[in-house]
Amino acid sequence: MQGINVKSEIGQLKRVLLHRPGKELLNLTPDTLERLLFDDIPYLEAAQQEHDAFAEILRNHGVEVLYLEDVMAEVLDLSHEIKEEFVKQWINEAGISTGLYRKKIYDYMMQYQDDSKALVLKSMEGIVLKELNYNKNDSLVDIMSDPSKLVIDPMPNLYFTRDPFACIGEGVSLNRMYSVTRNRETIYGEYIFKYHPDFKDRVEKYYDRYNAFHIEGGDILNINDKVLAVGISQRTEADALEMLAKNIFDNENSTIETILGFDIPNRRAFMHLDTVFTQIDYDKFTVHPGILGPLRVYRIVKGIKKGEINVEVLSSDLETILEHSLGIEKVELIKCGGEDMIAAEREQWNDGSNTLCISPGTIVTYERNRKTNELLKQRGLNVLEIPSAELSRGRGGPRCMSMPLDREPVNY
Ligand SMILES: NC(=[NH2+])NCCC[C@H](N)C(=O)O
Repeated sequence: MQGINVKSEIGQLKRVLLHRPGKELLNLTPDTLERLLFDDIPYLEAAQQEHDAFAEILRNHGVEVLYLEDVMAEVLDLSHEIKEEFVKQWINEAGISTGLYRKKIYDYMMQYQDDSKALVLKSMEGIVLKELNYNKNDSLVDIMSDPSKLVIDPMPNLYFTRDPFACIGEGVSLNRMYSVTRNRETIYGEYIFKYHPDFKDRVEKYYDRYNAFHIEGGDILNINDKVLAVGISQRTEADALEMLAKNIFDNENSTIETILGFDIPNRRAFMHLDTVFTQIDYDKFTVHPGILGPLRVYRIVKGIKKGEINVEVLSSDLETILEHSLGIEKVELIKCGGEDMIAAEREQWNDGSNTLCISPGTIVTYERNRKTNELLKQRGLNVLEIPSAELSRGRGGPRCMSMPLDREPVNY
């Protein structure tokens, strides 16, 4: 089956989208780290090895691994017009406004026109002034510029494929992202859903990157075919969630009846719902103890008329809300770091509660979060650990680094 089919967080993962970290990481410098949302500069070769180990574990567990760069190259291979359209749009979205530079960059990119994958990778890497053919004598700007200035920024966060678009049932939320740097990443999703034969006309679009409010995939959790959980966070605005809810409820093909809005503190450490909360088994979740106090949950359902919603603040505790949503008697929340608050904060910072579930009870985690991994093993989970010294410098874990496209249905 092509298209998208994701109606839980835990059903056997069949197909997933990753991006292997590439040369975009080599264009990170201390001065650009903050703007580009990194906390340190990863050592590229080691990050790639770690990422390859991640992909290998997935393949060994029956998951088909697709890479964003390959899927996008297939789109560009469809026609020369699409390639031209993409390069022009990419230049615009990078903020290049002078005619001279648009032309130079266009010509520079088109040298890769016979190798679509190279073109895609270059678009991810960014461009430094000295790569371009420029003549210092005919431009004041050029004469004043440092040859190693970034003319087009890299997109170093692309290996977090969870965020630019998110699968919801058989549809997708093509996100408008919170930051300028990450918002550029959603161009790949736009082209894939518009042109790629495996997705085009098969996937409902519940949100669009041209909408005004921001929302990111790390905040979107498929609890089951009837319930969706969405974080209201640093990255996802309540307005965006309202719009998404209306679009989902008004769509005949969607089976979702309830959306739970999780209002989590607006902090970089928490960033997305999936940095503090993920489902790992039929009845088990990991949670960062730091959110349990301030968490507020809203229940959103369809209103009486089309385009209307009803919202209610829930007063029960998280376990009860989840038990009710899943229709099961007992839910277990496993705290990242256990009762040790220092371990909890340290391991949450390195994505201890950002687990990717590949089938009920089988999860991928970062090896470095020893305390949380130990607790998960004690609770009977099958924990597959991946090396993470370099990947974790981008502040995202196994869930952030993956976008499931297809999962087996789950039977409770
Ligand atoms: N789903 C996630 N938690 N993704 C983490 C993304 C990390 C990335 N550096 C950012 O700030 O956007």
